[in-house]
Amino acid sequence: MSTTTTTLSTLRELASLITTSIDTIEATYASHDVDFPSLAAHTFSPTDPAEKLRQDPIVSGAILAIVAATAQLSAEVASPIVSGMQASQSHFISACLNTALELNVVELLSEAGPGGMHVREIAGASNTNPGLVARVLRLLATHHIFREVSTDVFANNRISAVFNKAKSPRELFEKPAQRFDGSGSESLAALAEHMSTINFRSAAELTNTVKYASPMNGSKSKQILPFHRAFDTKLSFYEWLHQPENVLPFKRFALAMKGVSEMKPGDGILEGGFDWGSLPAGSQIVDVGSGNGQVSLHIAQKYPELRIVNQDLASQIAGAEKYWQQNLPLHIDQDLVEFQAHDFFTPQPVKDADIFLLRYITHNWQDDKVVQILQHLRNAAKPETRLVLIDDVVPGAARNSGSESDSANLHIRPVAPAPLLPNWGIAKAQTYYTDLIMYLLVDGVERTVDAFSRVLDCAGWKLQRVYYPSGADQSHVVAIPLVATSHAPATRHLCPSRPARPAAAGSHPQPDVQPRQSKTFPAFAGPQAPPQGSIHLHHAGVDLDNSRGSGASQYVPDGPGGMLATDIRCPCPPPVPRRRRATSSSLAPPPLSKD
Ligand SMILES: C[S@@+](CC[C@H](N)C(=O)[O-])C[C@H]1O[C@@H](n2cnc3c(N)ncnc32)[C@H](O)[C@@H]1O
Repeated sequence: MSTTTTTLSTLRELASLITTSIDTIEATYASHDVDFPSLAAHTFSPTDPAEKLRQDPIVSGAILAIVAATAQLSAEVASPIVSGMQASQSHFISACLNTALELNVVELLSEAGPGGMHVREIAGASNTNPGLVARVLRLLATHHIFREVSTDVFANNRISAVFNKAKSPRELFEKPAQRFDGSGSESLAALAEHMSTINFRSAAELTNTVKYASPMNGSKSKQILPFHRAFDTKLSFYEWLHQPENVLPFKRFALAMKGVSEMKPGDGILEGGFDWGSLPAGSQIVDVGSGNGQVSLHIAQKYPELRIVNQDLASQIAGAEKYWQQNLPLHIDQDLVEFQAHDFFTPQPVKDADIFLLRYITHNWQDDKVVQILQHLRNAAKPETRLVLIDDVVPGAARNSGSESDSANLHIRPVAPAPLLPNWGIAKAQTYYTDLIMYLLVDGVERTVDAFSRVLDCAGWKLQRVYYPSGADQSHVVAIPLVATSHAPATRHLCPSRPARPAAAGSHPQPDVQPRQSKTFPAFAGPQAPPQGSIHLHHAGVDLDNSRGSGASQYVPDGPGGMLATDIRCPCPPPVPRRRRATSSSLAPPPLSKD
C-alpha cells in the first residue's frame, strides 16, 4: 500500500470516529430531551442540564474521541510548517486571555448580552486603546474564545463566559485589588489569571532551567527553578506568595486551587478506583496532608461506618475541622473523625491505620522527599495496612510503552483506539501541563507507574495495583508494605539523592548513586528519568534495569525509531564542571537575575 493510501485511510478512520461519536452524543441528548450546548451561547453555568450531561460517561467518552481525533486530523492534514509555527506562537493565546481577564472584558460583555459591545466601549471602561483591545480579542475569537459579532463588536461565547468573575464591571474597576475576594464563583478566572501570569512567566524560563539542570534527580544544584528566574527571587513559591506585596497573587492562587478542586471534585474518587466499600466497618483511614479533608469527607458520606483521621500542618487543620462541621457534623458528633496537626516529614503517630490516603501530595515533592514521607508511613504500618496515593499517573505517548502498560496486569490503563495516540493526545494533555507546572513552581513531578513503583520500593512499599477511574484523572496507586527478609531490607535506599550505604554481606546490592564520569554529555534526566548509576531491579513484573547510566549513553541517530529520553544527548556543548562558572557566557548557566 502506498504512503498516500495509508494516510488517507487514517484520515477516514479519524473522520469516522468523529462521525460515530457525534451520533452517540446526538442520541444521548435526544434521549434526555436536551439540546447540546451551543458555543455561541453567551453564558455558562456548570449546573445547566445541557452542561451536566457532558459528564455522562457515554457523552464524555464521545467528546474525548472527538477532541483527540479532530486535533490529530488537523495535525495529519495541515502543512507541517503551519502547525509548527502555530505551536511556536501559542503563548499569544495565554497572553491575550490574561489581557482580556484583567480588563474585565468578560463581565462587560456579560452586561452587554448576546448583541455584544464595540471595542470603543470595551476599551473605554479601562481607558485603554480600542485598536489594541480589538487585536487581542480578535486573536482570541479566532481561537473560539469570545465571538466577533460584527466588525469590532465582540460578545461572550460559552468559553469566554467560563471566566466570569460574577461581579459588576464597576465594582471590578473601582476595586481591582479585590477582584478575587468573594463567593468563589470567580475561581476559574483566578485559575486562568494565575496560569497566564505566574505560570506563563515561569514557563518562559523553562529552557534556561532545563538546559542547565543537574543530571541527578534531587540534586541540590537544580533547586533554581523557572519560577525563581522569572520572579528574580530565592524564596520558595509559597514563601513568595506570603510576602505582603503579593497579596493579590496569594488570594488569586488560593481561589485558583478552589477552581482546580472544582475541576476534580473529591467525590470523583468514589467510583471505579480503590473499593472503599470493601473496608470492614470501623476501619481507619488516615488522610495525610488532608487539606480541608474534602476527600475523606466524601468517603465518610458514602461509608459512614469508616473512621477518619485528617492530618495536616497546624496552620491548616483547624480549617479542616470547620469544613467538616459545616458538611458532616454527624461524623464529628459520633467521634468517628479526628483532626491532627502533623508534619508528614516526622514519624507517623497513628500506628493502627488500615489505609494511609494521600491525595495530591506526592506530586509536590521530588523522589527523596516522597520517600521520606512514605517511609514514615511504612514505619507506622501494620502488615495489612494499605497505602492509597491519588495523583495523576503519567502515560507515555507511545503505543505499547512497555512496562507502563502491561506489567502483570497490575495497572491496565485504558488506551485510545488506533489511530489515535494511545494517551488521547491533546484531549488529555492536562496531565502533562500539570506535570510541568509542578516543576516550574515547586520542583514537583507527576509520576509514571514506574516512577511510583521506584519511590514506593525505596520507602518499603510494594506497588499492588493502579486504578484509572473512568472520567477522572485522579489515578489510585495502591501499595502494601514490603516485607523485610533476611536477604533484603524492607527499605532499599535506592534513591538517587540518598547516600549509598555500603552493602552488607547478604543484603540487597546497593546502587552506585554517583553518575559515572563520561566524556559524552550526561544523559538527559527529566523528572521521570530513573536514578543514574547501575541499578538492576525486578519488581512487580517491571524490569527497572537502569544500567544505561550516563556512562553507557550512546549516540543514537534520530529517525523513525527515535531515541530513548535517557539516551538523548543534549545538543549543548559538553558541560563545564558544575559549580564552576565558565568564562564564556554562552556556556555558563544563566544567573538567577535576568539574563
Ligand atoms: C495540594 S494540597 C492537597 C490537600 C488534600 N489532600 C486534597 O486532595 O484536597 C497539599 C496539602 O499538603 C499539606 N502539607 C504540606 N506540607 C505538609 C507537611 N509537611 N505535613 C503535612 N501536611 C503538609 C498542605 O497544607 C496541603 O493541605
